[in-house]
Amino acid sequence: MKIKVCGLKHPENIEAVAALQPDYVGFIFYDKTPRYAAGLSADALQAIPASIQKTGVFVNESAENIDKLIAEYGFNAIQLHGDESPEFCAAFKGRVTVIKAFGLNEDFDFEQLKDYANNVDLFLFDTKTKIYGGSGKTFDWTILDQYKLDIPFFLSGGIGPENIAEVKNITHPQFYGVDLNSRFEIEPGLKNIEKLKDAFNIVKNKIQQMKYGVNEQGYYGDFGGAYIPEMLYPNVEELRQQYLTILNDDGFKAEFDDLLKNYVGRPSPLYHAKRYSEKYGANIFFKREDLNHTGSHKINNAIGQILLAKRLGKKRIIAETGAGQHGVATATVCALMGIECVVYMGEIDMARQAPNVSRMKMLGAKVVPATSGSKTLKDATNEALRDWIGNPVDTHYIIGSVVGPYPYPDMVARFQSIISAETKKQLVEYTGSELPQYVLACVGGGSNAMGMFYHFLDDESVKLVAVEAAGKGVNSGESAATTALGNEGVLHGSRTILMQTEDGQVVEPYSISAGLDYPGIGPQHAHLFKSHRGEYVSITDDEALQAGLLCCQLEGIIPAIETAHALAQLEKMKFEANDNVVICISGRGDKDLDTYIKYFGY
Ligand SMILES: O=C(O)c1ccccc1NCC(=O)[C@H](O)[C@H](O)COP(=O)(O)O
Repeated sequence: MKIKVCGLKHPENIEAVAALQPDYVGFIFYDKTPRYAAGLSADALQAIPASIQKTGVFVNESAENIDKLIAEYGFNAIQLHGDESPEFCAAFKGRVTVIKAFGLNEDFDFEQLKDYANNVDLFLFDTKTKIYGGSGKTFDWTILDQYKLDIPFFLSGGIGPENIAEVKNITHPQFYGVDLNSRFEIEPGLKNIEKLKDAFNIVKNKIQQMKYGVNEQGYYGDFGGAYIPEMLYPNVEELRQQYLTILNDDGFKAEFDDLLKNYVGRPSPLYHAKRYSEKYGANIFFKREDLNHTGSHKINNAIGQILLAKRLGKKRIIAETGAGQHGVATATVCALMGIECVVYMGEIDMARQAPNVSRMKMLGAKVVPATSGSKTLKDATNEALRDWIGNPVDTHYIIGSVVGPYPYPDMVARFQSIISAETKKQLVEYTGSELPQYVLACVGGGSNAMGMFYHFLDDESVKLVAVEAAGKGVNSGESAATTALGNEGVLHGSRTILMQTEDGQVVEPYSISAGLDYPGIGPQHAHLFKSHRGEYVSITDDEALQAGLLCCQLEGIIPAIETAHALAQLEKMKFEANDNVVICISGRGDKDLDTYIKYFGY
């Protein structure tokens, strides 16, 4: 779908709009509009790349003047927005792209367009009003069904941030593009670049480029992509095509924000841990995801994906879970929405996390044990993928981490990015700056870490520390320290770093913490590791459990054992007195009480 931005007149604004790479930009030469571009220096159009069609917009202007302005500004297209005849249009055809505009209402006679068919390149269908254009009003787009000619058309009139996503539902074969004008303005003729940027992302399904973010092909540097069996292609492709449009939809955003606030209890506090700060000689802050409804960060993603699944018309949800937190979060939101839920969980994890299994069952989910391999998270993931292949039409697979084929890693990271978005604002209140010196989080697949890192990725002064599980020791043969032990390969649909044998067989991971017991990391983490943007370290079971106990005793918080890995890393770091350090307290430790109790012999 092409994009035309119309009604520009300020040089700096023209440059900023051109940087968004629309397909057409329009300059209006009509003295009755506040967008009149008279006096605009032709130099202001010099910087516009040749790929963008520079369009002069005229209302019943003389042919001589139009020719003069074409020569002066180097227009490659003209838009005739008045009552110009087919013959008038014909005089320009072949020299420039001729766009003939018409104002439409329910009485519009499409027959009249036949006379123009050979004399124009494009039509532009605007809203019929008393003025000639820039009304900010929409017309009933179903009228377009009456248009049967084969000249492509721009849709125009009142397209704004709140209805831009709807244009993607227009299936008319000649629908060529959208024309954006007054609904994207700060004042007439001055465009709001941020609003336009969002609209471009929706229309082009574009990824907002972040240095460490995903590219259009679904890769983070060397990692990512979608390595999936052919049978999964339709499911993943549907998601790829739809996810950004849905995520950017105002209605979706409002529903997501409302549930995060009123159901999950967000924003989660950023707590200044004073006794930790004293102990470690820096300002230590805990981002309290453990206080979310269901006790971890996982609910952020579960809500996002279920809302998305509903918009995709899915009736059944499947998920995999390791520690049970993602399973509980998914079962919870399915109960809330009245949707069928099946959770796959490794048999060993089911035993380690029995209370969470009971919770899921109480919430109405079916918990299916994965009995192959190590009977842990990776095996549960395999089972879930198998289910999805068998049920492509009605089922949405909610992956709980930033793993899996594109677009999952990006989609999950976006849902979890609320963690760092809030942290930035909260830090300002404590420290006057939104940037800390360090951000720490544990990494299994890496979703709490990616949410915690997300809005700091481009602020390179912020050191990102990702803590993996070393299990019984990195070289003990019982570990999940992926970056220390792994290398590049494909796991669960994406190219990443994973623990594997020389023959490419996945090495069974081990960690006392079910949520970190995963043989790979998400592709974005692999990229952060390889590019040295993040420091990836590992912590043993013993170190984590001791750190968990310390957190209970110093701050009165029983952390999940996953989280305790991140806390344990503090012991190994040296801080300056004024350093601000944020740790993601990804989950609460109730589910791990048995493990803690057995280890410490209470
Ligand atoms: O925008 C104007 O002020 C204008 C005035 C006279 C003729 C054309 C004009 N605009 C050209 C366009 O193509 C507009 O983008 C179109 O009318 C839609 O505008 P809006 O309803 O503001 O989205």
